[in-house]
Amino acid sequence: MKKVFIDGETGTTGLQVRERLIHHPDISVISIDPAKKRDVEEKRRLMKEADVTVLCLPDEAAKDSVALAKEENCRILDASSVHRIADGWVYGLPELDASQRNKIHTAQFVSNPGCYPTGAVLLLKPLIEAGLLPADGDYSINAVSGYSGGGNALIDRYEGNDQTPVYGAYGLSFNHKHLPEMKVWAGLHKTPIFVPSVGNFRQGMLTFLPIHLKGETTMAQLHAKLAEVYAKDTFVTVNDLNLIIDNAAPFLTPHDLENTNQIELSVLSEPNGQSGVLVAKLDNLGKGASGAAVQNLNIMLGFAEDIAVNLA
Ligand SMILES: NC(=O)C1=CN([C@@H]2O[C@H](COP(=O)(O)OP(=O)(O)OC[C@H]3O[C@@H](n4cnc5c(N)ncnc54)[C@H](OP(=O)(O)O)[C@@H]3O)[C@@H](O)[C@H]2O)C=CC1
Ligand SMILES: CC(=O)N[C@@H](CCC(=O)OP(=O)(O)O)C(=O)O
Repeated sequence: MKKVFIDGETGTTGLQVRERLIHHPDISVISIDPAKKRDVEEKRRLMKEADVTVLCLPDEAAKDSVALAKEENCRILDASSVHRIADGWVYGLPELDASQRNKIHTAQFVSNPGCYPTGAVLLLKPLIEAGLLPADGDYSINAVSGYSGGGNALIDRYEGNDQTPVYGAYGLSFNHKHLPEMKVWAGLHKTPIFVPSVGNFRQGMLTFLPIHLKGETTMAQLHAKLAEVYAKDTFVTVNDLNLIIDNAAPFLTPHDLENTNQIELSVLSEPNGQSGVLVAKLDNLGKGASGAAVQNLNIMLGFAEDIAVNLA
């Protein structure tokens, strides 16, 4: 039995990692006394006891815990956004390419991807690598997230008595913390324009990438490449070209994947075949956070990657 310590177990991401791991046959969670959750020496003791510590903390607190882990030579899976392009860290997106799972398995420090980059990178990277989309292109990414993406603070606003928008765009000073991660891991030369938004629903996410092709390339070719690349990935579904699978079709909603570790990719083509939109749908707390974290833990610890990744 392997042991996992979740630093930040009472937060949105931490709670969902814990709820998943309760059903894991080969991992037991070692918990910190809630009264000592900020006690450095208690954290140190648990980190030393654990095979892997998962950080589900705000960025500044994650930095402190990583400093502690370095002192004790412990393994870390960090769900914060601090280390996603940092030297010495492996990016915890197993589907990134054929070598990524092995890198995650052997790494001391793994960084769990951000929810928005998960969709954008899985859509863009293989198409750029195949030469079907230009690495130096001008990309725009629009996305909508459930309010749980903002952690306990935003959940409290939406579920409390505050006035909250049914829909609100943000990131409008173009410095969202996910931009560097999207640029690096998708292989873009230029920073994309990214307009995230939040809606009055708890979980779910859609990420849209408008595409204008040049030359001979068609949307059908983009679709065929994505279907080929992710054919063997358990958690990535590529819908048929122009197909919207949704309980609310013809609307495309952020829903249906809640509490799962699945991501659904769609290629929607205009009749001319040369323009359209790429779409990723996922649960921001599932494949966008806690599901992905459990998938990474499984890979780090040598278990089948699909154990306990969905909420029971
Ligand atoms: N929500 C999401 O969809 C996603 C979040 N993430 C990342 O996961 C991390 C956690 O986010 P999220 O779960 O949303 O945030 P929450 O605010 O919901 O949870 C953070 C938790 O950390 C606790 N905490 C704060 N400081 C410390 C500390 N020094 N030691 C121990 N515990 C501490 C908080 O306790 P208290 O409430 O008492 O302050 C709280 O329970 C963030 O870095 C975020 O970027 C990643 C992917 C998606
Ligand atoms: C709705 C909302 O506020 N979302 C968060 C992203 C949440 C997430 O998954 O990103 P991290 O892992 O980087 O925290 C935001 O835009 O900052």
